Amino acid sequence: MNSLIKIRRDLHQIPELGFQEFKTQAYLLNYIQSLPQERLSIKKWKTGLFVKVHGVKPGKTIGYRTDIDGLPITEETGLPFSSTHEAKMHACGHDFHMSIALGLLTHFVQNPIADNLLFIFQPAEEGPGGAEPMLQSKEMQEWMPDMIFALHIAPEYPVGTVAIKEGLLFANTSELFIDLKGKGGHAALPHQTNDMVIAACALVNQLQTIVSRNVNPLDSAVITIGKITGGTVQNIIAENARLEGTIRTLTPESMKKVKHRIEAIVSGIETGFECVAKIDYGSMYYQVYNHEELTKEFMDFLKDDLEVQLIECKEAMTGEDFGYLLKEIPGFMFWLGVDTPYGLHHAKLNPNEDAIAAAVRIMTNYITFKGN
Ligand SMILES: CC(=O)N[C@@H](CCC[C@H](N)C(=O)O)C(=O)O
Repeated sequence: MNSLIKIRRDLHQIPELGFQEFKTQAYLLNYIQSLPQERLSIKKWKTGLFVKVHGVKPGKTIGYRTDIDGLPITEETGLPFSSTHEAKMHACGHDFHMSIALGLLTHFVQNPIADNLLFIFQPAEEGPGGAEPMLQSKEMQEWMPDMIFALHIAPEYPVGTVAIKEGLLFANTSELFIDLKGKGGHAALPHQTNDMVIAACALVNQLQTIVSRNVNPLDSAVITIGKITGGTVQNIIAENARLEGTIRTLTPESMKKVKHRIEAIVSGIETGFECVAKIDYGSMYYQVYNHEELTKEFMDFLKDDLEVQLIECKEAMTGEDFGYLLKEIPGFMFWLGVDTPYGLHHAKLNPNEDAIAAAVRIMTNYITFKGN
C-alpha cells in the first residue's frame, strides 16, 4: 500500500474534536521526526504544529495549511479502517488534508527548493476555530509566510479535478445557540405554563422568514437549525428548549443584518411566549476570499497540466477558518475532487484515495514553481 494511503487510514482511525487532537498531534510529530531533520524546525502550538522546511536560498516563505480535527459523527462506512473513537469521524476529509500535507512535506525535505516552506497543522477547524488564534500566536508571527495555500476535498467532483475561483470561495459563518426558558408544568394543565417546545417551534419557523423576507434575493444566506433539545418526559410541559444552528452569508455586512433580525425575532418570542431567551453566537469564521492574482496564476499554471480537470466554480456556503489566514496573507484555497456519493459531514463519506497522490503532485509542481 502507498505510504500516504497508510497514513490516511491510520489518521482516519483516530479522529479527535477541536483542541483535543492529542493522538493526531503525536502521530504527525512522530512521522515528521522520522524524516531527515537537517532542514526542519518544528514548533508545537496547543494541539497543532508549525513545521518549517528551510530553503537553500530563501527569498520568501510559502505557507501550506491543513486542518487536523474530526467531527462528532458515528461512522457508518463499514470500512476496515473505520474510526476507533466512538461517535467521532473524519467526515470532512481532514485525514486526506493531513496526508497530502505530509506528502508535500516529505517531498520538500528530500528535494529542497530555494524558498522556505511553512506547514501549518491547524486544530479545531470544525469549531471553535484554530486559525485565528494560531495567526495571532508568537510562533506564527515569528515565521509569518508571504503567501499561503490550502485545499478542501469535494465529494462531487472526479479525482483530478481542481475547482476554484478568484475572490469569494466560502461564506462568512457564525454558530447560533438560543436557549429558551419558560414555565414548565403538568401536560394536562397547559394554561398554567409557558411551553418552550411550542416557543421553539414558532422560533424555528420565524427564523426561516429572515432568508425569505429580509435578505435581498440577489444576495444569499442560510440559517440552519441542526439540533433542538427541550423538555424532560412526554407528560411534562417543557420549561427549557435549546436551538443549535449556524448562519452563513456572502458578506460580513449581511451577517450583521441577519443577526439583527434574529435578535428582533427572539425578542418577539420572549414577549409572545412570556419567556426568557439567551442568544450565543459561538464561533464565527471570516469568509474565504481567494487572492485574485495568485488564483489566476494558479489557474493558468494548471491549464498546461493534462491530468487536471480545472473547473471555475461558484462560491459555496461552507465555512472555513482558513479565511482568517487569507485575510492577512495572500493565497488561495481550492476544492479537490474525491468522487464519492455521500457529502461532507455524512457518516458514509468515503473519498477516493487516488485523490491524495493527485493533490501531492499538483501542489508539489506549483510550490516548486513558486519557490525557485
Ligand atoms: C468545510 C466545512 O464543512 N466547514 C465547516 C465549518 C464549521 C464552522 C462552524 N462550526 C459553524 O458551524 O458555523 C462548515 O460547517 O461549513
